[in-house]
Amino acid sequence: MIKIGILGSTGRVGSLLIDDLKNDQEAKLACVHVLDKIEKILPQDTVVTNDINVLFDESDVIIDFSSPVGTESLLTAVVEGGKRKALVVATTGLNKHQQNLLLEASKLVPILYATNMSLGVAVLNKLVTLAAKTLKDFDIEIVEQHHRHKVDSPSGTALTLAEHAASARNLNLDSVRISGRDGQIGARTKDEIAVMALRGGDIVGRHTVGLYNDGEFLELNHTATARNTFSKGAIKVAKWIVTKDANLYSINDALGL
Ligand SMILES: NC(=O)C1=CN([C@@H]2O[C@H](COP(=O)(O)OP(=O)(O)OC[C@H]3O[C@@H](n4cnc5c(N)ncnc54)[C@H](OP(=O)(O)O)[C@@H]3O)[C@@H](O)[C@H]2O)C=CC1
Ligand SMILES: O=C(O)C1=N[C@H](C(=O)O)C[C@H](O)C1
Repeated sequence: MIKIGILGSTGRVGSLLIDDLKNDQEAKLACVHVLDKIEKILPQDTVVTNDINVLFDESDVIIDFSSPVGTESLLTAVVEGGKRKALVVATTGLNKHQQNLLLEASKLVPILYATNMSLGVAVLNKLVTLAAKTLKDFDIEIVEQHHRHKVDSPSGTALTLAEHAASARNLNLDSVRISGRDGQIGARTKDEIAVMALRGGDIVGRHTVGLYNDGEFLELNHTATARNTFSKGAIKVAKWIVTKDANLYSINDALGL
């Protein structure tokens, strides 16, 4: 049995990981990291800890749905603490320092980083590359919608989609991305890519990439209707990465896309 550890075990997705692992034939919940306390009933032999080192020691692979600071502590344990276990990092909103730490850690352990653990979004990224390349005169605009509790904006998925669109057109996303329009801002420029965020209610996750031209437009949409799409996706890729060598892997590597 593959021993899985969870960082962010009391969270919306972390709790679902615990449920999903209860019925898994190949992997079991070995350890949960909790900041304070956990209300959920756990399998009897699960180790509960607030020590990141114990999380590493008790797990073959760690799945992280926490916060950027949580992810940073995980990666620091690899880079500075000598910990050597496979990681599945799903946390979004990482800053430049945390992204660099991710790269550094991936030279030492296998890491799969994906801003979205669904198969549908993995395919959407490929469709966006194709559409952005082929429909080269079309304006690209991205809208994402999430529940009222989401703290980072725009979503990691929307940024990844925007990266695919920009790189398909040989553009640097940092130079062309805009995140709002208000006032006398002038007409749209050719290369700009807007990434807009809506927040409300219990929306699990909805991403629309629109490509607009005179006389026609194409909108590519993915909607997650259940949050366990992400927990199940993360468990699937955790089983895949546990035997791999140190490197930074994408979800496409794991899904063979
Ligand atoms: N890649 C993907 O497919 C998906 C990614 N996500 C991302 O995953 C992350 C978590 O999402 P969600 O479950 O909704 O968030 P929640 O806020 O519900 O859960 C966050 C969890 O992380 C814990 N946590 C927060 N800070 C730290 C820290 N410094 N160290 C250790 N643990 C910490 C929280 O503990 P406590 O409750 O005690 O504060 C909680 O258990 C977000 O970044 C989100 O964007 C979400 C869905 C899908
Ligand atoms: O916070 C969430 O809920 C989600 N976050 C991820 C993101 O930022 O893209 C993935 C998913 O859309 C849900």
